[in-house]
Amino acid sequence: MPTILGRNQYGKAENRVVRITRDGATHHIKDLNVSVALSGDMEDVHYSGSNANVLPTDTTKNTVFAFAKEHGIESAEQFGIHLARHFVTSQEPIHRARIRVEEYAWDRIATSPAHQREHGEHSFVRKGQETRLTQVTYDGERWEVVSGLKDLTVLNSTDSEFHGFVKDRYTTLKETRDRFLATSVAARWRFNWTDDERPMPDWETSYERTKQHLLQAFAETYSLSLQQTMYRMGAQIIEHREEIDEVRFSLPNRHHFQVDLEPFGLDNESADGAVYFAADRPYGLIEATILRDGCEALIPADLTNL
Ligand SMILES: O=c1[nH]c(=O)c2[nH]c(=O)[nH]c2[nH]1
Repeated sequence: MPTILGRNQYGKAENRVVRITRDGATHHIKDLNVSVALSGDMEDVHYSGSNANVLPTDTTKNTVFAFAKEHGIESAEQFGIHLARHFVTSQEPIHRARIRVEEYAWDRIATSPAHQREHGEHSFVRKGQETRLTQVTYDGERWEVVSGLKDLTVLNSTDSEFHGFVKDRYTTLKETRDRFLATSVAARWRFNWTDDERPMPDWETSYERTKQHLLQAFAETYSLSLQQTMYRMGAQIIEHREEIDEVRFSLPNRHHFQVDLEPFGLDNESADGAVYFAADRPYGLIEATILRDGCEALIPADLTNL
């Protein structure tokens, strides 16, 4: 044979697994991206196509989700060690398992003490936060300042429902009274400061407060749709920041699906300790401009133009 098989490995990459533990109304989150790579006696599958030694990559994916449910996620290291040991010790042909884990860290969104008492704590903002943006235009007379942010990732692990929607022959989505609501916020807001005669807003304070209003509205809105939450985020900014007349949002609905672990004899129905699959695409994309009454919409509808 003129060729031989060199080093090889296989498995399911980037399993996006999220586990929520409920401590009363206070939720704790573990959010991992787990990649499995196995190697061992895999000559046959490459040379002849015999799958006799091949544990399907699909099974490695299921194992990641089932282990998250059954054993929990104490740390990325502990989870990786547990998985690697399982693959090597349970499958004779597999001699080596490499588990890579990326862990995404989340901070809690601070809500008011009253909201905390009534609703607990289940709102998070991803660490390693947003990119702040601005666009300044000047024609010698008038200024237009549009600022904003992108990649501000937020998540509510409850207090979100979605039901009562239109159903046609292609609708399969089930109504839900308790779901995750997660999005990566892209927003632009337009300042009403346009001429040098008027004092400029304090840009730094304005940014921090605007972001705070946006986060607080996300955390404190009991959501019946992402559209409703988005509107509240915009309205809270307009209501509290007199220097801003217009806010435009582009919000991907980052779907989290409760994984069906029934085939492995695991009950993943109850919300406590539930394991979710964080889907990356396709995603719902919810966009709108929220305006001060009587003002004109000037931010381009396509945010990527900015
Ligand atoms: O908040 C939502 N808004 C929608 O318009 C929608 N559509 C969908 O399938 N899920 C959701 N969720």
